[in-house]
Order: sequence, then C-alpha cells, then structure tokens
Amino acid sequence: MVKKRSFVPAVTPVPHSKSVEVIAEEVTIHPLCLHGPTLLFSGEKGRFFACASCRNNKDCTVHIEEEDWLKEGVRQRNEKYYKLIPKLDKAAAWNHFKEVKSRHPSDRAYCHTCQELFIVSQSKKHLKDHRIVLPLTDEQLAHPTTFLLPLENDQNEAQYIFAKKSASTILGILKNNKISNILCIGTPSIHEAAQEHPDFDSLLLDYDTRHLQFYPGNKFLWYNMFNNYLFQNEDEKVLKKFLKSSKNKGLAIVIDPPFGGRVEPLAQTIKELSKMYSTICESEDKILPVIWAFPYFAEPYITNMLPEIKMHDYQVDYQNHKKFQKGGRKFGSPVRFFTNLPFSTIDLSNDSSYKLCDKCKYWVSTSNVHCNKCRECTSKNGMTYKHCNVCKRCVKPTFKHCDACERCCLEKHVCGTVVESQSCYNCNEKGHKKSECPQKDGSSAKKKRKSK
Ligand SMILES: C[S@@+](CC[C@H](N)C(=O)[O-])C[C@H]1O[C@@H](n2cnc3c(N)ncnc32)[C@H](O)[C@@H]1O
Ligand SMILES: [Zn+2]
Ligand SMILES: [Zn+2]
Ligand SMILES: [Zn+2]
Ligand SMILES: [Zn+2]
Ligand SMILES: [Zn+2]
Ligand SMILES: [Zn+2]
Repeated sequence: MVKKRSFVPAVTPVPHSKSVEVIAEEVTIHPLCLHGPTLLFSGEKGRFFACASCRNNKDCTVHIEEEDWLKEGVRQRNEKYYKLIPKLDKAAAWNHFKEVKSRHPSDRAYCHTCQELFIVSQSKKHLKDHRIVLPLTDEQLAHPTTFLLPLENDQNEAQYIFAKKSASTILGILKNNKISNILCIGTPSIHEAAQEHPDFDSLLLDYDTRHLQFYPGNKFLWYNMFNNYLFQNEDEKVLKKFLKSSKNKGLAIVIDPPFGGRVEPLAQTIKELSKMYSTICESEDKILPVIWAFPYFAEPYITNMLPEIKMHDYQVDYQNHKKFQKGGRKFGSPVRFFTNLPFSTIDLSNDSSYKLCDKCKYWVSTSNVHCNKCRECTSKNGMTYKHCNVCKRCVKPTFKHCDACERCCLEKHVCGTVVESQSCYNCNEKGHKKSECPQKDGSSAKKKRKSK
C-alpha cells in the first residue's frame, strides 16, 4: 500500500512578499525541509533559506540564516530531514493497482478519506463513514483526475484540471511540432490523455502522491517543481532514462504550476531540466520546448527570466474553476500559454473564439485587435486595447491618458501614483489589482495568514 504523507502538501506557493527575492541558483547544497532543498531568499533583514513551496511559516518552519548554514551544529540538525522524507513503495503500489484492476468494477473503489484505492470485498473499513467512489470503471482508473478531490488542506490552491478542449489544444500544439515525449509537470490530466495516444509517451512529475497509485514506477515521480527535487533517490534514474529515450522523438515540458507560484524558481527548474536533457542526449544547450500555463500578468516576470518564452493569446479553460472557464470571468480565463514553440503551430481554427490575424500570422482571440502602430495584436487581458498616441503603445480600454502623470492611467487615479508598479492588495504581487488577483477566489479572507 502507498504510504501516506504525514505532512501538509506543498501545493501552496512560495513566499510572495515583494520585498523578498529568490536567488535563482542550484539548490542541491541548501538545507532541507520536508519539501526538499530550501531556496535562498534575500530580504530586508538579509539572506536566509526557507521552504520552496510553503508560503505560510506555520506549514513549514525551516528558516536558516545564510551565515548559520556554515555552522556544523546547524548542518547536523538539518540532516534529520533525510530520514523524515517518506519512502514510497512504488512496486507495492503498482501491484496493488493491478490487483484492483483485475476485479469487477463493482468491487473496486477509491476512498477519499484515506486517499487510497481498495478492493471492496477485502476492505470494509472504508464503507462505514468514509467518503468513497464506487464502482470504479476502467475509464476512471485511467483518469484519476476525473474523481480525485482537491486536497483538503489545499482550499486555496485547488488542483484545477484543464477543460478537455484546452488539453487537446496542448496535444495538438505538440503534434504540430512533431513532439511525442512529454514531461508533465503538475499536469496530470495531460499525462492521462497522453497515455491513450499511441503517438505520445509521457512522464508525470507532481507533488501529489495520490497519483502514484495509478501508475507503474516509471510513469509517476514524486517531485517538487519549485526546487526541481525528486523525493525518491532512485527516481533520478527513471527521469534520466525518459530523457534519453526522448532523444530523437522531440521532448517538451508541459507545466501548470499552482497559481501564485513564484516565477524565478520555476524558470530555474526549466533551465536545469533542459541542461540535464542536453547533457544526456549530447544535444545543443538550449531551453527545451515548453508550454507553461500561467496568468497573463506574469508575462513580464517570465520573459525577464526566459526571454525565449513568449505569451500566446489562448485563454486556458479549466473544468473545475468557476472564474477560469468560459463565461466565468468577464473577459475569459486570465491563464495563457507561455511557450517557445512557434505561434504559427498553435492552430485554433476549430474554436470560434479565435481568429487568424493575417498580419501576425497566428490565431488570436476574436476580441484582440491588430494595432497597425504597435504592429501586433495588443490585448493582454482579453479586453480590446486601444492605442495611445502620446504613450506610443496600446493600453487597456479602461485607461485614459493623463497629462499630469504623462502616461495612461485609470480614469479615477491619484496623480503621481504609478499604477502599474503598485502591488496587488491581496497577494502583494505587482502587475495586477486586487480585483484581478488569481488568488482571490472567494477565500481571500481565510488566506490572511502571516506570510514570510
Ligand atoms: C493548477 S494544478 C494543474 C493541473 C493541470 N491543469 C491538469 O489539468 O493536469 C497544479 C498541479 O501542480 C501540482 N503541484 C502543486 N504544487 C507542486 C509542487 N510544488 N511541485 C510539483 N507539483 C505541484 C498539483 O498537485 C497539481 O497537479
Ligand atoms: Zn518545506
Ligand atoms: Zn477510508
Ligand atoms: Zn495581429
Ligand atoms: Zn497600439
Ligand atoms: Zn497614454
Ligand atoms: Zn494623473
């Protein structure tokens, strides 16, 4: 049976406070916490190591000043984490899966309370007052994302699953680029879809160990995307083998991090995986093809860290997120694809919400208008932008040029305050307002925890 985690899942993003920066570097020699190697942060009070994934100090208490890390005692105390990270018995989990699968669907079930697959005639304990799924069809066993619930202590960062259309758009882009191998990082539904396609081979890297129960040892790796950490030593071999097998098949990273996750460590992870691939396959040292689903307002951060990655206008829809699906938010989902694949390979011809811009030569949202002055389709947030001749760029339709500020601002503004560099009052991140904050999903009040 799969060992259960005895700690809080790290699906909350890393610290966000705008005064704290992450130093993007290899983390293998950093102190450990239950979520793998910590990251090095630089704040007003100096540099310190803290958890790569937990924003809340209470979820992960490891906090080590950079200079303290040189002390023998501190190092020794930190070693306990090597033993605290649970060992998963992958072989046993896979044997159990096969056993469950061999039964009639009416004898197969999944217990949400215990987070485990079970055989009904063998295990009655779940039938009393546990929350269970029964029966389990072959289809369900092959698509755990269709019935796994968002993790309990993970109300704010629920596991938003791509709408079918968005998932098939991703596979379509890969196909058009003749890419058949996929590293699915935090994208279990793409992994599931790839399993059914003879054209694709994929490996799932995710923090959520529940997925382990549904795959053989070489298909799921317990992983933290914020520090590029594999929790099981032997999994590095599996990853390397998969990279090697991708040599002449084309390999892409498809990643959908928790909303609010920091860009720097994610960009570092993409760089490290790309480096690993080029070393193993003796290929050119460059960033692997990436499809990264993330909110449009992260654009400046992503292009700053990875200039080869550009934001496409496609609005990524989710099945289980009211605001991030069609009709949920006034201007559609704020999530976009960030990719270094050619935009011309993103074919949206069978989606009526998109049109082919004959000047840009790629598909854009029907509400996006090509600006002849900017020479591009300029919408970022889904609204039709308008050109300001003074600023010499397109701006949101809600903006108006202010002579006092010498720039376009919201009509109601206090002159002298620089709107775009103000931080969101909800999450502290720059580039969007509280009303557009992706984390303010009805539960923002609950989220007012102390952040690092
Ligand atoms: C926003 S959901 C994306 C799901 C995706 N849209 C799909 O349909 O498959 C985030 C995913 O990242 C995983 N995740 C969260 N934190 C992670 C971390 N630190 N490292 C790796 N995976 C993580 C979650 O378990 C979840 O599968
Ligand atoms: Zn931690
Ligand atoms: Zn149970
Ligand atoms: Zn255009
Ligand atoms: Zn313009
Ligand atoms: Zn202007
Ligand atoms: Zn003004």
